Amino acid sequence: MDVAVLGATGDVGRQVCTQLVERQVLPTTSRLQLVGRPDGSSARAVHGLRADLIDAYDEHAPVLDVALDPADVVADVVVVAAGRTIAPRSDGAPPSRAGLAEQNAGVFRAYADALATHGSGSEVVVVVSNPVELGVAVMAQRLGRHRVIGMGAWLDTLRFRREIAVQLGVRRHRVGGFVGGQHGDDAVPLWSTVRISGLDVAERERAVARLRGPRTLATFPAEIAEAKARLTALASQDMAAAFALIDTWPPDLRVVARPWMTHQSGAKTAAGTASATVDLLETVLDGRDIVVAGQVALAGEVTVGGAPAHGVLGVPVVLGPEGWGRVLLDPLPADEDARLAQAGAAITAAAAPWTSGDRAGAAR
Ligand SMILES: NC(=O)c1ccc[n+]([C@@H]2O[C@H](COP(=O)([O-])OP(=O)(O)OC[C@H]3O[C@@H](n4cnc5c(N)ncnc54)[C@H](O)[C@@H]3O)[C@@H](O)[C@H]2O)c1
Repeated sequence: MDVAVLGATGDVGRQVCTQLVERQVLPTTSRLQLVGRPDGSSARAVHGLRADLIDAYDEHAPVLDVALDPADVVADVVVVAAGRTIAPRSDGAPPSRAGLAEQNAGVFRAYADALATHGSGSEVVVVVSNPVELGVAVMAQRLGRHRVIGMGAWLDTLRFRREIAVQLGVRRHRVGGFVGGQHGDDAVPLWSTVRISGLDVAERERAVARLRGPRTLATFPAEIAEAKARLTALASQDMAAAFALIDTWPPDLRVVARPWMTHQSGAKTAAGTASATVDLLETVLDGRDIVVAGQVALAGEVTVGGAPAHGVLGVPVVLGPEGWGRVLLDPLPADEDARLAQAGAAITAAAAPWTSGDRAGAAR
C-alpha cells in the first residue's frame, strides 16, 4: 500500500515521513509520496527532503516520490499534515482557533476536492492538521465519512495510557482506555473505559479511584484553566519547575497540561504526534482491524447527552484498511456523557462557519 503525506516538509510531516521509513512500516515496493505546494518554500524543500531520506535509509526505503499539485496525490492512505499551526503566546492566552480554522479550511477543501475528483475513491485519510475536527468535517463531507479519521483523540489516548501507566508503575501496553471529545482543552478522558491487564474489576476500580481522587469531569475545564495560569506564571521564571509541577498532577490533567506546556516551550509536539500517526498507519497498512480513538463524523451511531450524536466527535471506533466502522462506546457515567456532549456542541459551533454551506455527502 502507498502513503502520501501532505505538508511533508513541515515539522510534523517530516517526522511522519522519517518515522515511516525508519520504522520500516512500508516495504521497499510501496510508495511514499512527499507532498509540498507549488507556491511555498516546500516546493523546493520537498525535493531536498526526498534526497535526505534516501541518503539516510536507501537500503530499506520505499519508493520516494514528490508531488506539488493536489491533483497528483495518489495513495491508499493520505496523511494531512499541511497547514498553519498555532503559535504559542508568552502570556498563555488561548490562540485564536477561529483564525487557524479560517486559514486551514481552505487547505482541507483544496485537497479534499482534488481527492474527490482525481482519487481512487477508496483512500483512507488521516487528519493531523488543526483544527483536526474541522479537517474531518470538511473532508468527510467530500469523501464519505467512513474514510476520514482525525488522529488527535488517538494521540490524547496514548498520552492518557502513558500517564496512568507511569503512575501505576506498569508498562503502557498493559493499560487500555480512551480519550474522546475535542483535541485540546475539550478532550474528554473516558475513565470508565480504562482497563489494566492483570487487575480484576475490583482491583481496577480501586486503582482508578486512587488515581482520580474525589474529582469528576464536572470540574475538569476549571482545573485546566487554573493549571495553565499557574504554568504560565511559573514558566516565565523557570521552565524546568513548570514541567516538574505537571508531574505532581493527576493523570488526566497531565494529558492536557504536558503537551500544552511542550508547545508553549517552543519545542512543539512533532515527534509524539508523528509517532501516534505512524502507529495508526501501521495497523491500517497491515490490514488489521483495531480499536482506536479518533475524531469521526457521526450520524447518530451513539447517544450522547440524551440524543443521537451528529457531527464530528472523538470516540472509540474500529479502524481498518477501508476506514472506520463501528463506534464502540457503552453507556457512560453522567460526568463523561455531559463532557462529551459539551465537546460535541463546541466542535459543531466552531466548525459551522466553514461547513454549513458545504455540499451534502457526510451521510455516506
Ligand atoms: N493533531 C495533532 O495532534 C497535532 C499535533 C501537532 C501539530 N498539529 C497540526 O499539524 C499541522 C502542521 O504542524 P507543523 O508543526 O508541522 O507546522 P509547520 O508550519 O512546521 O508545517 C506546515 C506545513 O504545511 C504546509 N502548508 C502550509 N500552508 C499550506 C497550504 N496553504 N497548502 C499546502 N500546504 C501548506 C507547509 O508548507 C509546511 O510543510 C498544524 O495544523 C498543527 O496545528 C496537530
